[in-house]
Amino acid sequence: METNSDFNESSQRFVDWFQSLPGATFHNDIEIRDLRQQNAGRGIVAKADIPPDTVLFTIPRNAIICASTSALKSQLPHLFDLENDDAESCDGDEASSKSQDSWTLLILIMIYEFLQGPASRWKPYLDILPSTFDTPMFWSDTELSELQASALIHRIGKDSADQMIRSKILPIIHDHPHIFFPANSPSPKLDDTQLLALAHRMGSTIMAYAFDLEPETDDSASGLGADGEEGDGWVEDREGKTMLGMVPMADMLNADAEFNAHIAHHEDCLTATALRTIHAGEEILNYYGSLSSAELLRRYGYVTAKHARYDAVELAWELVEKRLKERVGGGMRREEWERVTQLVESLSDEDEGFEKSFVLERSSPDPDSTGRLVGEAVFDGLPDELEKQFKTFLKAVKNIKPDVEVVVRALSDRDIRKELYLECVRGALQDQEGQYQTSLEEDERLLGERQVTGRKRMAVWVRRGEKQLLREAKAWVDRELAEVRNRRPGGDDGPAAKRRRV
Ligand SMILES: C[S@@+](CC[C@H](N)C(=O)[O-])C[C@H]1O[C@@H](n2cnc3c(N)ncnc32)[C@H](O)[C@@H]1O
Repeated sequence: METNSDFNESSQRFVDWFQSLPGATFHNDIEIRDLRQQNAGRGIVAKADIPPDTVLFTIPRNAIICASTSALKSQLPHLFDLENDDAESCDGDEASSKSQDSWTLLILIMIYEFLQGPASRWKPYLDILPSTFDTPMFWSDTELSELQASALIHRIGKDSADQMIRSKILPIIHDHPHIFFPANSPSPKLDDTQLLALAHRMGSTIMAYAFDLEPETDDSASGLGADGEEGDGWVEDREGKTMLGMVPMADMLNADAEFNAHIAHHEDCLTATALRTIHAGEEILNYYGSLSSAELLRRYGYVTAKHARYDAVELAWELVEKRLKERVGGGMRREEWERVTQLVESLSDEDEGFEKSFVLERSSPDPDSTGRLVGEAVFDGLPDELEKQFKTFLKAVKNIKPDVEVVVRALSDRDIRKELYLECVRGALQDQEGQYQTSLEEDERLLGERQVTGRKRMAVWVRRGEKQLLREAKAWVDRELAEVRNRRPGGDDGPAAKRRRV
């Protein structure tokens, strides 16, 4: 770890450089602080009370590192070929190319600027960007195993990132050594292993620091978070169509689900504005969006208590199917079940298709206009598509074997079907929870132990949040089951129905 004085000196060099940029502003009552004790790197903190709507800092657009500001564009214009592409540049012009996308171009630009050393006009900024990350892309197998059954493990995307770097980044550098390693280059020529590591470093920096330079939509976070909603690794960003840029100072803000600042995009600059009074000593926080703990960890390498309200968990369809098969009993042969599966796949909605898993999450009100969290996040229902797929599955069973009683009854009566559906989902939720090696209670105990720290703590936090959500979903299913059993005339098999007769 850098010494405190080195760390603070590089922060100061960065602030001095930033303030020297024409058009840049940096409010007197804020400062960059060393928040490494809280595992939060650098952050920006208020030195005095700051009233709402105060402009905290201004970043001129030409200070952004992107396709239209880096010298790489004039060196390799064909890479930034404008034809047949609708990506936008930092100031709204068209840019980019067929073979590259906004991710790969920005990775190439960042590698190029980094290798220029002092010749890059962004040197003081590049010096404070991270060289190591806590995102799961960099975790060992042992560390990853702490995520247990979390679906996050399948969304890390290390292999696809490697493949993208080998096919789109390394060949460009190999073809143009005089550009990436000019004669007067301060950097020794790097071999493929070193270049791969450098490209990973830049890819991960972009994932956690870059801004989407498209005009904002109402529900967008403050622009940071260069990744599609349902991202997988950092290879694709909405099919590479948006223009990404590294925005010095805007990316020195840390973030949380409850925040107090907003980055606005204007024609010639970006500004950070206070959303409410920010008191002296308070950290200035941006917003990365309503991300679950797992997504926050995947993209940014940290978790916070406030983001847990947005936690999500995947329920595997095969677990629901397994419970239904148990209810049908031994009346159907294996080949008949295989035909059911084929039929379900063909019957499933053409647009939505057959889903292998369903995401469960709470309903949560949006933060208010001052960045405060309002109201509670509550689990209030299963995805409609899950029930739809269940019904499609029942129809397929009936089609292959018309006389399976439990299925015939379920298809002829809505409440009987609902009850069967809820019972199967309840069992599946239990099985899903059983796929994690530790219990919710053990995880809670682990989180209470001070020696559980760093990556392990974040993994335990993610898996605990998923189990908690599975429990809330189960409690909701129990309530629904009681209701449906109460409603059924002569319903005699549920605890609620029994209670009613007493
Ligand atoms: C855009 S940067 C913010 C500046 C960063 N702290 C730095 O020192 O360069 C995003 C990174 O900051 C860290 N970060 C942001 N918000 C945080 C928070 N609330 N708690 C801990 N770390 C945070 C994470 O490492 C994240 O990947």
